[in-house]
Amino acid sequence: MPRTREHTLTLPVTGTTPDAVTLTDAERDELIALASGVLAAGPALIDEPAWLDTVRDASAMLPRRILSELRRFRHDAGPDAVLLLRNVPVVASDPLPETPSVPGSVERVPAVASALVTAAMMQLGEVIAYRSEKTGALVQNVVPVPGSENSQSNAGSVLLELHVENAFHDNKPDYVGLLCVREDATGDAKLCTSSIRRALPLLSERTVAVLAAPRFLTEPPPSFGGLNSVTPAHPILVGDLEDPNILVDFAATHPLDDEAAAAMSELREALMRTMSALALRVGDLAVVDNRLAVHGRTSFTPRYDGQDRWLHRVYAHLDHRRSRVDRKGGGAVLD
Ligand SMILES: O=C(O)CCC(=O)C(=O)O
Ligand SMILES: [Fe+2]
Repeated sequence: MPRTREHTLTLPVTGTTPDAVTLTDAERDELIALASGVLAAGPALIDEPAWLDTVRDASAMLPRRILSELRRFRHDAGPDAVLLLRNVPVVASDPLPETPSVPGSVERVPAVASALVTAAMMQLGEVIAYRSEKTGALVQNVVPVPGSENSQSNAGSVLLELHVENAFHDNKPDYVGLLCVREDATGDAKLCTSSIRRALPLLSERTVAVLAAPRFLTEPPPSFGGLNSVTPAHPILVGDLEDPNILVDFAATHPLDDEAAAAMSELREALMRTMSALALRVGDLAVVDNRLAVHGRTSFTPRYDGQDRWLHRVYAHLDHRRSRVDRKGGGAVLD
């Protein structure tokens, strides 16, 4: 199915920021000690099964305040459906390496930042990845890639449309964690998030009814390397219409009729009016509830000089049994 939408508009920026929890210096020290323990005790590579076992044990020892914030967020993601932890250490004392710029970039060798983002996500659920996306690596790099500027994926630098992560997949992640290890020096690149909880009151009753009907199809994103499996027709608003989940990717979801198209436009408008836009700083860990919120990114201009914006991305889901059918061999990687 052709991607017809023009991604030339910039998203309007409202400037609001979801509630943030800023780590204290003492909590940072605790986290560095915890990460150092993982690096000392764990295997040499992140994608060895023993690494998740090591991080799981360590994650139970996160600072108490962080544990309770994560637990509270898991219980109810709140009106913004985003948890922002700030001041997370991303290195101990070593300098940060240059920002990678190769396609499909992932973290293979454990480091402070990859250990901590994984530990935090493990307190929300089970950490997972997708075999067709970035070779199934558990910790993925979100970096701009030369030649992919116009791609509607994490490798691009044009406006990245609001989306539910891997919306096409039966077992999409319940949470997406994005830890900033190097910020965009220009400040132009902003993580945008909008929750259906904020947007719903702006929608007409008729639009809600249309969005709740199976009048939409969703394609896999380009990061899945061209995998060609469009969803069956599905609704965009799922569950109790007083407080529904949202399932849409404005670059990959296609309405099946004109009324459905109009409802999707109204929804995008409402999501943009209630959107938060955040220029992630080093040590910001944004966790998005992928059932209630969509996310995207404003456009920016990479330099490809080793100093570009760099995030680590880790997915988690709540129910490992539910996805067992997609996890051949029982590992963390879904087909
Ligand atoms: O670059 C960003 O801020 C978000 C990119 C994104 O959507 C993702 O990595 O899933
Ligand atoms: Fe995304």
